[in-house]
Amino acid sequence: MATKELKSYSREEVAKHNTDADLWVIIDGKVYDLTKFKNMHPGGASVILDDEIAGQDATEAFYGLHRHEVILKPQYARLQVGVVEGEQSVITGKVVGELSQVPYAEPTWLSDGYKSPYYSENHRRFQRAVRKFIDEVITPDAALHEEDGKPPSKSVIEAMAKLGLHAMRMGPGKHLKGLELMGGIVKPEEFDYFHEACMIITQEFARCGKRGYGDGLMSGSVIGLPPILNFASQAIKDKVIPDVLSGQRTICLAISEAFAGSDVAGIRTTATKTEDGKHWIINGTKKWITNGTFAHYFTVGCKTDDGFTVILVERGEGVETKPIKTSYSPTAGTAFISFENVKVPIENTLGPEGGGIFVMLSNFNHERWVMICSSARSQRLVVEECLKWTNQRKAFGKPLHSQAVIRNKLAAMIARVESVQNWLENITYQMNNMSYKQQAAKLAGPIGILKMQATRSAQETAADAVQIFGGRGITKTGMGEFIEHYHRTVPFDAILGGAEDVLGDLGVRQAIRGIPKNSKL
Ligand code: HEM
Repeated sequence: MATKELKSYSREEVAKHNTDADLWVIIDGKVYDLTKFKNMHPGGASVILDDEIAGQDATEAFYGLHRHEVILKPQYARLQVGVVEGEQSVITGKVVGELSQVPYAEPTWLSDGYKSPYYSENHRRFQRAVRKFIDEVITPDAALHEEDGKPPSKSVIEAMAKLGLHAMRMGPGKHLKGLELMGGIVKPEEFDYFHEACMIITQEFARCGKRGYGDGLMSGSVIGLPPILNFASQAIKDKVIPDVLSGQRTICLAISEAFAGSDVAGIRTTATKTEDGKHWIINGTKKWITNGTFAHYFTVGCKTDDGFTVILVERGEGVETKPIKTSYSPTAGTAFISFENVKVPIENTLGPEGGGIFVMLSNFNHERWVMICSSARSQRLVVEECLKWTNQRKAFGKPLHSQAVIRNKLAAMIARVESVQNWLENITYQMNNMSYKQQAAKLAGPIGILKMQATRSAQETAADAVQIFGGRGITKTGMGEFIEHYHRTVPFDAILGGAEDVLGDLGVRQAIRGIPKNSKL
């Protein structure tokens, strides 16, 4: 119902409707008739019948207990019967496609009045288009499927394909040639790492705050497709790449096993050649494979006579996938996979036989960097939630942030997220200006250490946020829903792409190798 069609009431008139049989309240300049609703109200009828609420302005009480989205739901919005004479509603909540005005809710480059050396006008136009698409198309689908556990809707995957989003998530490169990206906003040759994951695509995706869905949204292809792009024969490329980038089929990376995680040398899935040398026969199991339950293609790490080899397997006879229950939604399609005498043409070998480590290593930096981008943006969402909550929630008669201990936690959260984002932007700038070989030599270490730092920060921030939200930080619905979700799913970021200690160690070992021999104290 449009506000202009509604009747105006003075506050005195509203105050007369303060009984069990006739119960009105004012919330943000709007008048609601809660007479019938009070008996269905999840918080009970008595709280609304309270003398300070019935017939009164309940704005402060309402926002201390409900998210703004509640009042926007059609079934509740229709309880509005009028507006308060001469008053305007001022609370907007999240506006689709718009930037948040809450301090630190956006990275500096998107915050009013701040400058950045890294972003062009084209990045800004691109960001606006991506945000609008995500707010309008992805966020509602994310809320639905994080809950029901089904894979992201086909219509969403196809809408992403139309804008070239699946292709752009692979980073800059030849695979973008000839594509219209985001309706033509960016030309394939201009597309850089700032457009891609770091600041725009991945960070905008992370804002929807649904971790399982985020992974369900073909994140398996972000790690499973690069070995095809870089190491497959032309015939395989011609078949698989269009399938995946058009969103018609899904690929995932199948390396980790119950027997071995980071230690790829310890894996037990075997690939042996048939006598005529024309096929591989694959046997073994894989575990924790993102998108595995619904994938059509599997980029599989196998033990072969020459060592470790990566092979493309298509779903078919002998391939079985089963869902694994994890702490996030089944929408991610996390799978246990078994391969039983799966026959695959030898042409499906990706890279040299026995050269699988090189195939895997070639994508590690990009994969970890994408994860840092996502983690940094999710932490920022937590900062925004905490700033809003401490501003609208009263304790001991004052907003929560009037307590120094709360402000101290907020300061630590802000410092952590800004540090991660700033190092990340620096690394992204280096990536844009280094050849692939230079990136491998110079950035594997910093990316490893930054990923360690990002996910440690994330876990500290998640724990602080739960303290700030109290019971609501462990409740799946209501005010703390994002905090509960984040706190429950944050360990994923700390494990995927390499455990924190392993990555930190990798960075330091790379640094130690770089210390000049003549450098002494
Ligand atoms: C249009 C008016 C209102 C609507 C549509 C509404 C709706 C809801 C809903 C859907 C919930 C479930 C929690 C959530 O999902 O956020 C809830 C909880 C609650 N509501 Fe309301 N409510 C309204 C007004 C009020 C008012 C005026 C009060 C006054 C104090 C109130 C007090 C509560 C309380 C105490 C809870 C339980 C909160 C919790 O468990 O954390 N509600 N309400």
